[in-house]
Amino acid sequence: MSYKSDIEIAREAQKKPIQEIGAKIGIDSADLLPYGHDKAKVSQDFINSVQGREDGKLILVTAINPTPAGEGKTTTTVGLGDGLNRIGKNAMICIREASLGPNFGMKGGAAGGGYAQVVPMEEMNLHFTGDFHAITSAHSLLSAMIDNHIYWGNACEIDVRRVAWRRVVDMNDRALRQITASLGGVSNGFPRETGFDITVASEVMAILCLSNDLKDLEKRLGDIIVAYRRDKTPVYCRDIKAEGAMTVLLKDAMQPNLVQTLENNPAFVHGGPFANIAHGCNSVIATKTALKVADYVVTEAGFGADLGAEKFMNIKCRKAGIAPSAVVLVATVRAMKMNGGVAKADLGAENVDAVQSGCANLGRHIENVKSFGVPVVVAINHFVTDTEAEVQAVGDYCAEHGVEAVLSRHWELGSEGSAPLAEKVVEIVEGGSANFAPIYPDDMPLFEKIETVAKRIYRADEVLADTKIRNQLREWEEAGYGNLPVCMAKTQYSFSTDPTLRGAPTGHSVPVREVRLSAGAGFVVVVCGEIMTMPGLPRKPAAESICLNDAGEIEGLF
Ligand SMILES: Nc1ncnc2c1ncn2[C@@H]1O[C@H](COP(=O)(O)OP(=O)(O)O)[C@@H](O)[C@H]1O
Ligand SMILES: O=COP(=O)(O)O
Ligand SMILES: [Mg+2]
Repeated sequence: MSYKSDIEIAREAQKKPIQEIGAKIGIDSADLLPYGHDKAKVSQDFINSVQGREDGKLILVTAINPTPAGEGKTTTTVGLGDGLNRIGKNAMICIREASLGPNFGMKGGAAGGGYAQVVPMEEMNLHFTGDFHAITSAHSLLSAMIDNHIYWGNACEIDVRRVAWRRVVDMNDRALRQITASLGGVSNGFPRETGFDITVASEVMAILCLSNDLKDLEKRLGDIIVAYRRDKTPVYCRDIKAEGAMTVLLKDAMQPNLVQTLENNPAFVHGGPFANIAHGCNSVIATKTALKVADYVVTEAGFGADLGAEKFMNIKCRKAGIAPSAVVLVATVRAMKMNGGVAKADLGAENVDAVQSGCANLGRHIENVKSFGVPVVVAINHFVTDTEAEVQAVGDYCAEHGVEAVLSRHWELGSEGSAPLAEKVVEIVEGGSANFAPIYPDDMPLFEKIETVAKRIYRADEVLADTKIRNQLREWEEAGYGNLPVCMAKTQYSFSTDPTLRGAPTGHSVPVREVRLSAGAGFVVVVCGEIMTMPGLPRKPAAESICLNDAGEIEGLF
């Protein structure tokens, strides 16, 4: 049987005017800033007007350690949102915006898939409402102003060897990871080493995703540490006088984007940090607003629960004062096989034994999610290539480990396929057993926080960090940043820092390569193993297959 591509299905969508979608969640058209007929930004006036309301229930969608293609968190988030509406609940979803990097690289888009998508998929996976371009511009303005400040006399006495602020671009470009800027002589300034990260790893992205409003955003931008002096005292963004102009560039980007699912249910799509190199969650302002206008809000956090869910709990929920009532842990037969040692090329062949051994990865994620005090249900995201025996193996594993598993066929059938999952989620949420707590307190020393995540979530034996890194953490504690959470950056393919170590590895160590203080966002980034904050393109980039056909339609986006 042949199946339509995501883009074909998205093109056939019977979209409703965005004003009708807004009306479903009580947003008057006067509070929507339209970007065409099918996208709009939500006004701050509306957001302020709903602050006094009771919150709905929050459901997080996470996953096991994925294959390179991803296991369907976003697809399941959309499917579950549609399923909840199908069974009569007032539900909406909050997901992240897509980065051009994976779109033109390997992973593809971030609008879901099959009959569980948000639309307009093509625009969302390309320029959408311009938020990523605004974030890139604001970041770049600060980069330019730092070197310009140095060029014109360096009144802040920046130690040119200690400029912490890098540059960003929303593309996978390994050639920019480490560069020398300001070459070419006197008129070009003072040469120094720097480099580019991908926009989703920018602290500006994190700040936008963690800010409550424009005032909060501007304050956080001003708090960014851009460099250090020779005496190692910090130079802030506000010392360079950049935060006002950066806020102007981000004025519209700060407002959440409203779109719709294929079944015309509302979706906020806002912010887009990756979960392997950043905190991996959509914006707080979108999630908190959704909780004011819907009884059930389904949101996602990137990659596996060792990354996105951990940071959703320890960073986003802690900072935003929100708490999930349930977690949906997405498992797929193909990812269970990969975690059971099957090579990517062989994932199509039935292999029940590999599924069974790969379920050790699922089991560990289940235990980890429960350690936050939140009930979990496993959603088996059904692929049409799955065999009954393989699906049964996942279900049996869950039953043996005391967790419910629901087969969900939303990719193939839309909300008809996810209704059973929706029913189960409502039962769990209304059961009221959630008692959320982060796994470490604010006042725990920074290195102990890193060890807590590494040992409790990754099941590592130890964290390896040289004296320079330990001293840097202590200096930040002495400077008043000891209460910040940690934002772990590591491979998404393994609990460990070795991407080839699948399943449920033990006896491994977590080597910390670098630590970065995001004083504006309010967390410490801990770069582990070989992870790069500027990904590279694969041997055959998706871009090679993306083009316009004779009818002027985009082909190759997926
Ligand atoms: N059940 C499914 N059957 C077939 N393809 C799927 C299914 N679920 C997701 N996909 C596809 O897999 C890719 C990753 O899905 P996505 O929801 O983006 O995963 P994640 O958010 O976990 O990275 C997308 O191309 C999507 O269309
Ligand atoms: O940050 C990664 O997000 P996905 O897992 O949705 O690709
Ligand atoms: Mg996703």
